[in-house]
Parts: sequence; C-alpha cells; structure tokens
Amino acid sequence: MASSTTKDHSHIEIDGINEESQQMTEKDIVEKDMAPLPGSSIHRSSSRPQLDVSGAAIQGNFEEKDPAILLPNQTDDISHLALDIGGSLIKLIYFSRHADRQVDDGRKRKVKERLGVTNGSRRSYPILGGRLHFVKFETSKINECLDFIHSKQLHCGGMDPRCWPSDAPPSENAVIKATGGGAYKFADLFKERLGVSIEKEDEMNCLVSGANFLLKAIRHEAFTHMEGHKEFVQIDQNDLFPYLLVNIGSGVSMIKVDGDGQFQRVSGTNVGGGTYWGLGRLLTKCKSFDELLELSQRGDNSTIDMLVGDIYGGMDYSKIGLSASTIASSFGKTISENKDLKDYKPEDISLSLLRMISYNIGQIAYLNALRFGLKRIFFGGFFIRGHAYTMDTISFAVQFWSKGDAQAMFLRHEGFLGALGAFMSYEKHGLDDLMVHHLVERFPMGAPYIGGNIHGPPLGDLNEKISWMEKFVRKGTEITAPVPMAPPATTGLGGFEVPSSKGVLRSDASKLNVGVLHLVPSLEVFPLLADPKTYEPNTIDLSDHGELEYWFTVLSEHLSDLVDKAVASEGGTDDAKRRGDAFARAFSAHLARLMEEPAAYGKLGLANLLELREECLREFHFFDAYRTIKQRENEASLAVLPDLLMELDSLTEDMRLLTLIEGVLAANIFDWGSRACVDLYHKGTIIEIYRMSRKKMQRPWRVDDFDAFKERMLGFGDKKPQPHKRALLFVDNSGADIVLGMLPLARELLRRGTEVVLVANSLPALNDVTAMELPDIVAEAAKHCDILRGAAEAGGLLVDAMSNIQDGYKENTPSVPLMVVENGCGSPCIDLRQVSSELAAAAKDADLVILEGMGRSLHTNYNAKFKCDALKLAMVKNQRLAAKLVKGNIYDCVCRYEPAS
Ligand SMILES: CC(C)(COP(=O)(O)O)[C@@H](O)C(=O)NCCC(=O)O
Ligand SMILES: [Mn+2]
Repeated sequence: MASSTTKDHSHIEIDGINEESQQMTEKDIVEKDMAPLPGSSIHRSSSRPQLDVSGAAIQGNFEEKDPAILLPNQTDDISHLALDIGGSLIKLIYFSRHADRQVDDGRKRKVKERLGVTNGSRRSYPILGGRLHFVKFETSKINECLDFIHSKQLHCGGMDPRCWPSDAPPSENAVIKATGGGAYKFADLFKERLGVSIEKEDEMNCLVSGANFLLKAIRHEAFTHMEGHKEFVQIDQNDLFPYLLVNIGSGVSMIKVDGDGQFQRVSGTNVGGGTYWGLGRLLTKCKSFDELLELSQRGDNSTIDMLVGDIYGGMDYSKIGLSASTIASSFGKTISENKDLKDYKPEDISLSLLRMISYNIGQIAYLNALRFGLKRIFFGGFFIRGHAYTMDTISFAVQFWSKGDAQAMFLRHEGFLGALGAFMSYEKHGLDDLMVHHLVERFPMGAPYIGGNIHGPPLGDLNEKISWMEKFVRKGTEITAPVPMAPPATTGLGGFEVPSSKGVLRSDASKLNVGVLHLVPSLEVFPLLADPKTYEPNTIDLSDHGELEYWFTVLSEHLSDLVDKAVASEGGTDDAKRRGDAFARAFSAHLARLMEEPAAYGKLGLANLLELREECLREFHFFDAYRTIKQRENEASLAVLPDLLMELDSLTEDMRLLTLIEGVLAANIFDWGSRACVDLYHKGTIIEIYRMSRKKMQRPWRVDDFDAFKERMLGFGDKKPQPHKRALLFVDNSGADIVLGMLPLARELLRRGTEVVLVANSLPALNDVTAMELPDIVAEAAKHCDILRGAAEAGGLLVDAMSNIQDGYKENTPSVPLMVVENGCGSPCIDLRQVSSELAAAAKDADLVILEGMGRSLHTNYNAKFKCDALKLAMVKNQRLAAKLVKGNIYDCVCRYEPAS
C-alpha cells in the first residue's frame, strides 16, 4: 500500500472537514460483496473497552445543558474512535466532549427545585454530551489518517482530548474498533505507529447497526430522489422494520433488516461500484472514479445503448409500457456497427455504464423487496455519493418495476454506515438510547468549501482557522463560493429519456454533506405540542425558489451591518476585525452553498438559516454582538417603566388588558434583525419610537383574536372564568420589548393568580434577551412594583439580586411565582421539538402559552397547534412576510388566539 508522508500544508482539516479533492484509484470502493451470512444477528463484542459507570454522578449542575457525568471508578481505556477501512476510503468516526460548559447560577437551582426537575427519568442519557465527527481519508493515504488520529490523540482513550498530554502513550491494552478489509490489512501498522490494537468487527453487523441508528436518531437522514427532486422522509421509529438495506460498494449486498440485531443477507450482486469504475477505467482511461462520474454528466447514452425506438422504427412499444427512449439493451448498439472503441465518446460510455449498473441494482433490489414483501428500500454505500443521476436511475427502476408500490430511499450518511456500526459495537458507546431530539447537526466553517474530507493536521485554534481561510481566499478558486449549478432539473422519464440536465453533480460530489452531530442529552420535545409527529416549525416553505432567493438576499444585505456590530461588541480591535471578516466570508459561503443546493445540510427552513448565522458568529467567537445595544435599551426602558405601570393601574380591567396587548405588539418594533426597523432607529430615541409605535396600534389588527382572548381572560357578563394556572411566556427582544411589553403582561397574569414562566434564549441571538440576563432585568423592574417583586421572590428570581432591593418594598405578601427558564436554543426562532429539559418540566403544569415576536410566532410556530390555550403576538417587520402570511403590510400586527385543541 502506497502511503504518502509528504504533506501539502494548504490542505488542512477544519473541525472534521477537509478540502482536498478526492482522487479515487483502481483500489477504490472495495466494500466487498460479502459471502452470504445466513440469518446472522448482531453480536456485541464484550471485550474491552468498557465503561465502568458505577458511582457515576453528574458533575456540576443537573440542569446544565450537557451535563458531564463523572465516572469515578472508570479505569479502563475508553476509545471514542471507530473506523471502517475500505479498499478506497477510510471512514472515521470520533467522539469529542463539548468544550463549552455552562455556569451554575442561583436561577437554575431554584427553577430545578420549584419545577421538580430530576435526572431520574433520564437515566437513558448517553454517557456524555458531546459531538460525533465524521471524517474520511483515502486509504492510499493511510499515513495521513494515522497522523490525524495521533494529533488528536484519539487512540489514547479518554474523555477530553484537551486533557491529554500530546505525547502520552496509549495504555498497553488500548483497542480501536474497526471494520472493513483494512481492519485486517492494517492492524500491524496501527500497532506499530499508534501502539493500539484493532478489534475487528463484522462488516455486515456494522452496516445494519449503523443504518438502524441513523434511521432512528437523525431527523433528516433518509430522502427520496426522483427526477432531480430531493425530499426528506420522516421515518417513524416504531414503524421502521422490516426494510431492505442495499449497500453498494464494489459489490452489492442486500440485507433484510427486521430489527436491532436482526437481519439476513438475502441477496447481492457482483455488478456494483467496482464494475462501473473498473470497466469505466478500461473503456475511458479516466484516472479517478469522480472523473468518470463527472464525464457521464456530458454523455448521451443513445449512441451506445439500443433503445426501444431503435428497434421499433422510432415508435414506443406502448402496449407493454415502453417508451421509444427506454433502453432495450445496454451497450446494444455497439454490436451491430462497424466501430471501434475510439469511435465512441468516453462521456457516452460512462453514462451508458452508469445507467446500466444503477438500473440493474435498482431492479434486483426491488425484486428482493418483492420476494420478502418489503415496501422500503434504503440504498447506501459510497458508490452513490450523492450523485443525482445515480439516485434518479435507481429510483426509476424501483418505481417502474413496483408500479409505484415501493420506494427507493437514500441516506445522507451513506458512506458511514460501517464506521457508525463499529462505533456502536463498543459495549457502552452511549448512542443506544439517543432519540431524534437529542441530536443537533451543525456545519462548521469549512463545510461549504470542502464538504467532508479530512486531510492534513487538525486546526488547533481560531487563529489557525482564520489563517486557513485567509490563505484560501487569497488563493482564490478553490475556496470561493461553489460554482452555481443549473437548478435541479428533471433527468427525464426517471432517467430513461436523454436527460436535459443530469441533475446536480458538484465537482466535489464525492464529498459529504454531513456535519458534526452534537449530542445534547438534555433536549426534549415540548410536551404541549398537540401532535409532535406532524409538527413543522417553519412557516415559509423555502423549497419555493423565489422565497429562497429572497431570504438569501435579505441575509446577505444584513451582513455588513452585523459584522460592524459584532466587531464593535468586541472593542473594534484588529483581532475582532479579522474575525469579523472571516465570519462574513464563512457565512456568505454557507449561503452560496445552500443557494446552490438547498437540501445540502438536510431539510432547509428559514429557522435553520437564522440559526446558522448565530452559530457562525459563535464559531468566530462573537458571543453577543448586540450586548451594548441591549444594555442601552434595557436602561432606557426601565427608566420609563414606573410611569407605564401607573398608567396601566389607572385603567379598567378591560382597557388594561387591551393596553397591555397593544404594548406588547408596539414594543416588538425593537428588532435589530429587521432592516426596516434598524433604519427607523436612526429617526428617534428609543422612547420616541416606542410612543410612536403605540400610537399606531389601532384595532383591528391584521390578525385580531383579541376579543376571544379577552373573553377567556375576563369572561363575558357575570361569568368569571378560572384564571390560567401557569402561563409560559416565550419572550423575544431586550429593551422595550421585554421591559415595557412582556413584563407588564406577566404582571397582569400574576395579579390574576396565574404563575408565570418567562421562557428566554439560552444563548444570545440578535438583540433577544437571554435567560441569564432576565433575573437582573426583573430585579430592576421589581424595584418599582410589589407584584413583580413578590412573584420574583417566590420564583427564586431575586436570590442574586436581593441585596439591591430597597427596604421599603420588603412587605411579606404570599405570591404566585414568576420564574425564568431557558429554552435550549440560541436563535431568533424556536423549534419546539428540541427544547431544554427545564422548559419541558415547566410546561407540564402550564395551560397557557404566549409566543412573542416574529421569529418565534411567525417564522416558526405560526401554524403550531398546542394542547393548551395559545396566544401568538408579533409585529410583522418585513413587507414580504406581511403580504404573504397575513395579506397585509409591514408593521401590521398579529394577535392570534387559539384555545386548547
Ligand atoms: C430575525 C427576525 C426574525 C427577528 O424578529 P423578532 O423575533 O425579534 O420579532 C426578524 O427581524 C426578521 O425576520 N428579519 C429579517 C427580515 C428583514 O430584515 O426584513
Ligand atoms: Mn428577536
């Protein structure tokens, strides 16, 4: 095995991603067609390493987002690295601990006590919160893989790579799980170079357990691909089995999967990826698999294949459903003509071969599905490598022969099934009980440029990352935004007409659109969703190309302003400027990548885009770009709060409720994410704008269910309704929005005997208020209001701020509590399928949900249905959204009330 030790230092790995184009060799795709394994079932190796979880205890606070678990009795080495070493590619998965730790604070302790949050029901946690990284190397460059493992010390076995001394030798018995032929072939090399033994895991077992894990735990893992159109399929965990798994490597294995550890290899074919590459290389002289695949893009197979029309004088054979362009015989034309190989175009040959092999695999797969009555067929393996045309052809074959009864599905992590299975063969790997909502996939800086390979040494710190980026930006071509492709067009009648466009094939098609999987064991599904299965957070459908383009433009136009704010928030230093520049480039590249292929990172919604922006800022260490603005607005609003409260207290109950809702809507104008609003702020002080906004609050609002809400709150005539028991208020922006809008509304609910839980972001996003910031704001407000003070005390909110409360206010009246919980996210929107455990706990006794702001109640959750009463309040601060969603205009308001469904 040739192994290269020379390094091109322009090729650097970034958080699990690498840019080097992958050159395939004749040894490629050697995921062998395995000998039949009759009725084998998964056997979990009981050999080391194992974790000793006796005496395990949560370290620090239970309510931390990703609580660390201390294993005091753990002495064994723990490897969090697994490999699938194929003939052409090494697929590597490793686990790393979260670096970011949250601080314990008084609010969290109190909330936990009050809400009775325990860890008891969540013993099913994986052992650790952390990240799963997916990387790959060419097998021919195994030394780079070994360097990578060594530089990250992945073989040393331990929880936190940062704690490992870089030259610490692995313990004598260190073991790495691996599957694939290379696990045998390279065992000695691993021992020699890294001092670790490879424990071989059966390939078929690994494929199946990898596929089962992905299908159960990743929301947007499986998708269909028909005529250029990609659609994610939501798999019901409880209705997954049985299915047919078709793994296309060099050869093809077809495995009937009946459950975890229950499977049987029922068939296979020796005509697979190796056949395409082998024959293709001989016939076209291509130097790599990807080159051959790319060549097919320009091909016309009708010069090679004998079509039905060729036999029937250009006519369809409609009686048996065959169009004139259907292939009657692959390569059929080459027999009858007096031509040599040199007379055929290599691109035509490549396309013809690709269609022949893909179609054949699809057809055999369907026949096997039919044999066992299986409706679902999942195709995996590196042969597919996200190539639209291959997938379309396979899908067509399955669709055609099943008459639409069976469906071909593909997997985003198609190449990592084996490596994942090897990972899961560790006795205690922590992935067993993971559910969809525990996993968050993120795409770090390098993703849009380089897609998923690993090569070269890992990047240590932020400086190195930025240097990498600067170097490539200077270099130009490789790293500038991806080449725009034609919009995905149909490949014709399921790939059987001569395609007008052969779908999307990026020059780096062999790279993977997979991100880093964050395991967040404390996330839960919001318990008050009426039907979590049908819940879709996003309101706007970005699969509409016009919408996509519009929102991309909005975000691009915002960028320079955002960078200015971010850089200013860090003191405007040279370092901050450099980071700001890198952030802008990285985020623009993500946008360009998604514009080119919207489903590249899984199903795309506006919420994902807005979150990506925040994540990207954090990646470049901008943790709170709007910090100063938030502080300034909080102070200005707190100064006028006493007057507002007095004004409210002078009103009748009816008028007060109306004024409060008006106040919330009016104050929602302070939104630094809206272009129009930011322009407004130059025209007056905060308080002037607030007053102007309130003045304009004339009913009826564009969506106006106020009367229904009022009836529920105040009753009708003599009928006085029961107050709500507990209200969850999903708050939005800092400043007037929280201080003059939501807090007075919270006060009214408290006054009426309703417990109030303020639900705020865990991490900053734009000028949104965070759960960490709220106690101080409430404490300040409480200085002017007995109701708020009593409630905040009862809710444990004033523990840290008590000393600031003036003595004159300390009278002892029993109060319903006001609490603050974090929502588990750091975005202007909220996906209620993944919320913090403290929010989920707070929701258990709640009978009213109030969602406020555009992000939380319009972009997301506008159509969400709840088990309890729900009020959605927002000012629409974008003209296009106003027109589209409520047939109105910018600054129109929404007050949507929906009683419990
Ligand atoms: C980012 C936002 C969702 C925040 O709105 P909020 O939730 O604070 O009401 C909103 O400002 C937005 O959609 N802005 C982009 C559109 C624009 O600039 O018009
Ligand atoms: Mn906001």
